[in-house]
Amino acid sequence: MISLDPKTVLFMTTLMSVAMAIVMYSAHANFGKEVKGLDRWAMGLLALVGGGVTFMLRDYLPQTPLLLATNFLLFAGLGLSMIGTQEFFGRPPAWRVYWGIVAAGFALVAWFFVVRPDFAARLTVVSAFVFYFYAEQARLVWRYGTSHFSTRFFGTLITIQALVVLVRFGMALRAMVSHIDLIRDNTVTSIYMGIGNFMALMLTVAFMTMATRRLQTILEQRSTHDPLTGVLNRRGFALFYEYQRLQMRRAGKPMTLMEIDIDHFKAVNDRFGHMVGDKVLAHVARAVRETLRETDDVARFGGEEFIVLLPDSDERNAMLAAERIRDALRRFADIQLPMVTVSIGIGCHASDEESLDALLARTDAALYRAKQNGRDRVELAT
Ligand SMILES: Nc1nc2c(ncn2[C@@H]2O[C@H](COP(=O)(O)OP(=O)(O)OP(=O)(O)O)[C@@H](O)[C@H]2O)c(=O)[nH]1
Repeated sequence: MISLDPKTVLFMTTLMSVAMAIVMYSAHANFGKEVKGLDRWAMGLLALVGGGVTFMLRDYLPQTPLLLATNFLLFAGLGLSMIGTQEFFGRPPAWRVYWGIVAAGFALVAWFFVVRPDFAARLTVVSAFVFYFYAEQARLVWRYGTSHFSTRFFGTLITIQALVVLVRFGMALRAMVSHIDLIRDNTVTSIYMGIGNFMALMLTVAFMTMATRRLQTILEQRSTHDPLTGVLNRRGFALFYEYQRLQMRRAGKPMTLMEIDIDHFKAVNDRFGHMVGDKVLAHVARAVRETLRETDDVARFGGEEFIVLLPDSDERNAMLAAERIRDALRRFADIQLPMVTVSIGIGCHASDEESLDALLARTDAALYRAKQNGRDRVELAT
């Protein structure tokens, strides 16, 4: 039978928490801009480490100030992880609630320690506020989290932790009301602290897993999308095209390309500057995307030209879509931005054998004709 000394367990989990805090800080330094909340979690963990240290020192130094410090650091640390999770999910951090709980929790604990010593009352206060910190995070995960394993893992752990604390709160409250003397065994408290610290450590690992997953999604998105307009880039388009080509071929359905070029865009840049030019590009991309069907997609390979892929569409459908785009640009006119028109070339895959490059070349020729014939118009590839 393995016998674990609670003090050693507490000591080890405290040490591991320091290591985890370093991991979190370095993750924050590397991708803190993309994934929020990691720095709060790291700070929170360090506060819990501080709490573990003050708790361990209580046998050697004056107890009261050390236990008060332990409770303060516990509130501060767990509260910071709540703030971190709020930031992670893009919610406004509840600093007022945070400071309210830290101050009120500390004041009540101090009262039941110094003025009217009552262990059960102290435990009630601590578990009530700690429960709030965990429950709020559980709410956020289930409400705003994705359905990925990492989110579910974190969500499940934090929910279990919230329930454990709730049970402890219930027991402490009962003891407080009926004046039952709870066992104030140092070993029991140490075990509880050890398990609590271990859970905090596990939650940190789970939060890191969630953060890594978030980063992976962001990087994937970046490698396939154009940062200025948010539409697909060349790589993203190639993947989308390959997938749709297979689907349409199997189903024997047509597929059409549209090449959209903003008219006299150089003049927009020259007159209003590059910044306004960029905004016009983003505006046109948005207008095009909003006009299309769910199954269509837009890409920007660079410059002021967009490529649209319309699966399950022939030239006639594409023609209608192109007119809708021209119309949308007139209707969505943004008063902050100069009005622009577009020229559009349309090309439908002539046969199963035709390559993307060949289709692009034909569509490009159609676009060139649209420009030659006066711009702000649509031409079909021959
Ligand atoms: N603001 C901005 N301008 C860009 C970007 N990429 C390309 N451009 C500009 O787009 C302009 C394209 O000009 P041209 O190819 O001469 O075509 P145009 O002025 O639109 O004229 P037509 O296409 O013939 O109607 C150039 O001035 C490029 O500098 C970009 O990312 N941002």
